[in-house]
Amino acid sequence: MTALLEARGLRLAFGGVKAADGIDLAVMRAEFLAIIGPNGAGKTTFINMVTGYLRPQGGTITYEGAEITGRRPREIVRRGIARSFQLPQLFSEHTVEENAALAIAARQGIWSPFVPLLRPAWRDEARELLDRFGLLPLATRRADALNEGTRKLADIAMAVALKPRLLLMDEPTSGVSASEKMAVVETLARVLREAGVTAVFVEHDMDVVARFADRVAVWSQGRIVALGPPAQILADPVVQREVIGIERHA
Ligand SMILES: Nc1ncnc2c1ncn2[C@@H]1O[C@H](COP(=O)(O)OP(=O)(O)OP(=O)(O)O)[C@@H](O)[C@H]1O
Repeated sequence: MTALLEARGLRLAFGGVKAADGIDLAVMRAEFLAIIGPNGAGKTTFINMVTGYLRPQGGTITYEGAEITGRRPREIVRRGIARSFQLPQLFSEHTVEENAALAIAARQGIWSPFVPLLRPAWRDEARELLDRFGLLPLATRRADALNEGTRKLADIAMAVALKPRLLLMDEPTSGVSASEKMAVVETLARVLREAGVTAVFVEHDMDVVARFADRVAVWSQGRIVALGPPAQILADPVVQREVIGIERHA
């Protein structure tokens, strides 16, 4: 495996708070890498820096061999990096199919929600995409009528519509009920593996991490304090005490 994304020495402080304090991380092609750590550790800040929403004050980000540090979000999307947010970004008054079509239009450089929504080519691609996520039966449902699990999947389908080679997901299971969670992640993992998408995801549920991550990076106070396979990292007493213990009570 070769590195798809490489962060070197990333630094970013907000006033006195070091949200990134020398982040070094290589994400390998085709891996699923989980980011865990207590609230405020800097996990979202890392995603924001990679996707161009925040500019690091120091360090470099290299993707597919090219430096992308400080590039704007749209350029980063064009290069093949997409993201999903902690809260789904769907247009609530549009149907699932229309949301997917909007994402496909966005990939083609059309970013307005006011464009004619269902050009046949977009609709066909939208329906094919939704089918991969098992969402076709809900295609004509309004996004605000979905339950949290399907809303999350629809939101991630929109990111996948951008045809990324790297997808960063901020808490893909947050808000999803315990009974739905594993099915949601299984669908997600299947679609991403079939499409050959490398995934980095922030996750607070250690069962999800244990089952789906190839490697786990542990964040604490703007630093990566441990990195390795889930079996090793989740069994580490320091991680258990300082990360998992905190998360259980968060
Ligand atoms: N735009 C901002 N302005 C000021 N401070 C910020 C900003 N973004 C993040 N921070 C601070 O930087 C630190 C890291 O925040 P970040 O959201 O990256 O943590 P996190 O690990 O994702 O936390 P959580 O698990 O709660 O989402 C926190 O102390 C946060 O308050």
